[in-house]
Amino acid sequence: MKAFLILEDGHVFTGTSIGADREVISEIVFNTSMTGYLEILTDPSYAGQAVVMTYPLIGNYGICYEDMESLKPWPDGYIVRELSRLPSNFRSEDSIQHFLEKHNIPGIAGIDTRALTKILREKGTMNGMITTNANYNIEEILPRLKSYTTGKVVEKVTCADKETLSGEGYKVALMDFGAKRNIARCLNERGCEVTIYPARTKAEQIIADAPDGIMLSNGPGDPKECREIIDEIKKLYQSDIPIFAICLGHQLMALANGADTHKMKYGHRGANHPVKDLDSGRVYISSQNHGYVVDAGAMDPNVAVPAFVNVNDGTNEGLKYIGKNIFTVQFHPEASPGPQDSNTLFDRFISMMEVAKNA
Ligand SMILES: NC(=O)CC[C@H](N)C(=O)O
Repeated sequence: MKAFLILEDGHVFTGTSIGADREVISEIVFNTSMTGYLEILTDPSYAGQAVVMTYPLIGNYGICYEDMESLKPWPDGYIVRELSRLPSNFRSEDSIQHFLEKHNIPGIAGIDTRALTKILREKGTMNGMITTNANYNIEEILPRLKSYTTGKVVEKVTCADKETLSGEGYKVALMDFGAKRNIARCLNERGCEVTIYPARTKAEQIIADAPDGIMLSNGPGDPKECREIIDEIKKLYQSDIPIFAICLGHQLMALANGADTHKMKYGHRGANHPVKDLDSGRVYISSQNHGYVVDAGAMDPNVAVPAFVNVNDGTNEGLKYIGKNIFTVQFHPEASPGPQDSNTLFDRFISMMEVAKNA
């Protein structure tokens, strides 16, 4: 069956329908990772977006449930050059076509994803529609595309109830704004007892549970939509409990401390983004997925200073807070998918908890 991808600027791509046969409007973003399509599909930070994979063949090693980064896939739509017809992998339990159908996610294949990505890169991220209706009325659709916003998506992806993964080491409170599983896994592997809290949990409750450290997770949407969460983070900041934050968590901690964030032209989504650690001068190749960024220049240097910078475009990739046991990063040290260069940041967090405990 034919499918159409209609962009906000009037471009139309014609391809084949994949996944569910359903019309969807979403924000179209591209990811340049060459592997890890399942981790990307199940990363809750993609809620409210449709993902274009720039790698031309997707699905060839099938679906291995163990590799999922959350309970289900989150993108509104999926856009690929070619979907593998015959996955081949001894671990594979499903095909991507069936997986998308099962989770009611529509998509389009057989389009020139390179041309599409060039448009998004030059004009910036845009909204679009995926439809199988050949009689679409572009005049009627374009205003609908222009008015689409992802809205308050954190509440859709956060867990319903608190959950604890046992461990003999430090007690970590993980705020779930749409956390990738590997964050909890990285802490648990280092012996931590990880308690995952729903995003709406009050700071008083977290502090009363007396964790040794607090982890603020990644998550979808515009950080400025998370006003109530930012208010709670202000109280966590005051608590003196060591805090490590990733991606959305990093943006929210910055907003809680008077910084500003803005939407990037086309974001960073891929598995080979170089980030420089300003203390050591070392460059890590990092996994990334974000459309917003902290304006570090506008941050009061008495409150926080840049700790990491993106080597490609100079944007902020991390902050360390002055006089506080707090550091935050825009990239993904938990990887999944992507290189594990910066995995050692979890060890840094463990050391921070150790120092704070023995102080
Ligand atoms: N992965 C994330 O946490 C993304 C943060 C935020 N939603 C952004 O797009 O910038």
